[in-house]
Amino acid sequence: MEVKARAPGKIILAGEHAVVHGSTAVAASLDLYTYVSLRFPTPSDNDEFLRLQLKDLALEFSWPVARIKDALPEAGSLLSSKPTSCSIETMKLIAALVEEQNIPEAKVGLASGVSAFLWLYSCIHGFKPATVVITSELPLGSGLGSSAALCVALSAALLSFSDSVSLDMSQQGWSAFAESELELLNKWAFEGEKIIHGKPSGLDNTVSTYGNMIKFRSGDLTLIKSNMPLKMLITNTKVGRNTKALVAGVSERTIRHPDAMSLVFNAVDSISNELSTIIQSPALDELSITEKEEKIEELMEMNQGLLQCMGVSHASIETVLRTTLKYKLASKLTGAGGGGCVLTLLPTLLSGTVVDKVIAELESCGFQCLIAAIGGKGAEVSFSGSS
Ligand SMILES: Nc1ncnc2c1ncn2[C@@H]1O[C@H](COP(=O)(O)OP(=O)(O)O)[C@@H](O)[C@H]1O
Ligand SMILES: C[C@@](O)(CCOP(=O)(O)O)CC(=O)O
Ligand SMILES: [Mg+2]
Repeated sequence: MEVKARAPGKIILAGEHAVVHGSTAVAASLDLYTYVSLRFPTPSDNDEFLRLQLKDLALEFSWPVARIKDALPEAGSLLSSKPTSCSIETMKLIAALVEEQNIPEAKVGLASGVSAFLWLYSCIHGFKPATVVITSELPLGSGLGSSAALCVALSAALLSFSDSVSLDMSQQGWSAFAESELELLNKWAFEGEKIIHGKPSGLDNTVSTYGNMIKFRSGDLTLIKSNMPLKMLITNTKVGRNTKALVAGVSERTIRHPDAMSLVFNAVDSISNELSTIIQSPALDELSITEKEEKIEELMEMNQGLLQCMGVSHASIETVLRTTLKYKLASKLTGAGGGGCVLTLLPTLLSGTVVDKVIAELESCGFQCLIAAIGGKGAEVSFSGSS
C-alpha cells in the first residue's frame, strides 16, 4: 500500500513579515501543489534503508535505518504522540546525517528541507525503512510557500500511516482529513517549518493545511469567504533568496528600531484587516467591484511601501513594480521578498490585450509570469495498491 499526499502553495495578499511579529496577515492557497508519496517495503524486499527521492531535482538520498537510530535515539521514542520541536542539539545530529549525503554545492539550500524530512519522519515513524518520493509544481525559494507545502504534505503522508489518524484507505481519489486531524498535521508541519525558517509565523503551513483564504494572527486562523473575483498575476523574478535570512534581517532591524518598527507592524495589521473586510463585504454592497478593486490596489501599494521599510524589497521587485505601474496596475511582493515573486491585481474590467502586453514586457525582463487560481483545497491524501 502506498499513500500519496498533496499540499498547496500560497500567496500572501497582505501582512508577510509583520505576521511574524504579531500582526494580522491575509493569505490564499494556490492550485500548485507539492506531492509526497510514502511506501514501506515488505519483509521480502529486505530493505533496511530510509530513502528520499527528490524527483524534480533528480536527487536521491538514503540512510541505513540503524544509522538514524544511532544518531537520533530519542526521536523514535516520540512516535507521533505529540508534535515536538527539534532541539538545537538534535538539529546538529540531523545536520551530520544530511552532510553525509553530499548535497551538490549549487543545491545546498535543500539541506534544511531534508533536515525537516528526517525530523518529521523519525518522530512519526521511528526507524522504519521506507521510500519517500517528493515532487512539486512550486518554484522553490520564491515566496510561494514551497517549504510549508513540503512540510504539510510530508506530515499528511506520514500521519496517514500512523495511529493518530483514521482514514478510509479504500476510498478512491483524493480524500480530505477530519478537522482534528488537520489540526494535528498543521502542528507537525509547523515543527518542520521551524527547521527551514527559524522563526515562522505559522501562516504558510496553516493556509497550506486548510486551503481557501485565511486571516491569520498569532496562531489563530479565520477562514475568509471572498465575495469578489480576485485575479492575481504572479511574477517570479527568479532571484533566489532564503526566507530564514530575510526573517532574521527584519528581526534585527526591529531590535535596532523598536518604536518605528512597531508602528510599521501596526500599520500592516490595519491594512490586512481592511483588506479582509473589503474581500468579504457583500457583492451588492454600496461599493461596486471596481471601487473595491481600487481600494485593494491602494492597500497593496501601502503594504509594499511598508515592506520596503522592513528592508525586504529588491531591485528586481522594483522593476516589476515600475513595469506594472506603466499599465496603471498595482503590485506588491509576496512571501519573504528579497527577490522571489510579486503579485499584481488584474482588475475585472482590464482587457485581455493589456494583460498580454504587461506579461510580454515582464517576460522580456527575464521574469516568469503565471495566473494561478487561488483559494482552492488544502492537504489531501490518496491511497493505492493492496495492503
Ligand atoms: N520539494 C522540495 N524538496 C526539497 N526541499 C524543499 C522542497 N520544497 C521546499 N523545500 C525546502 O524549502 C526551502 C525553500 O523555502 P523558503 O526559503 O521558505 O521559500 P518558499 O517557502 O517561499 O519556497 C528549500 O531551499 C528547501 O530547503
Ligand atoms: C515572511 C513570512 O511572513 C512568509 C514567508 O513565506 P515564504 O517562505 O517566502 O513563502 C514568514 C512567516 O510568516 O513565517
Ligand atoms: Mg517558506
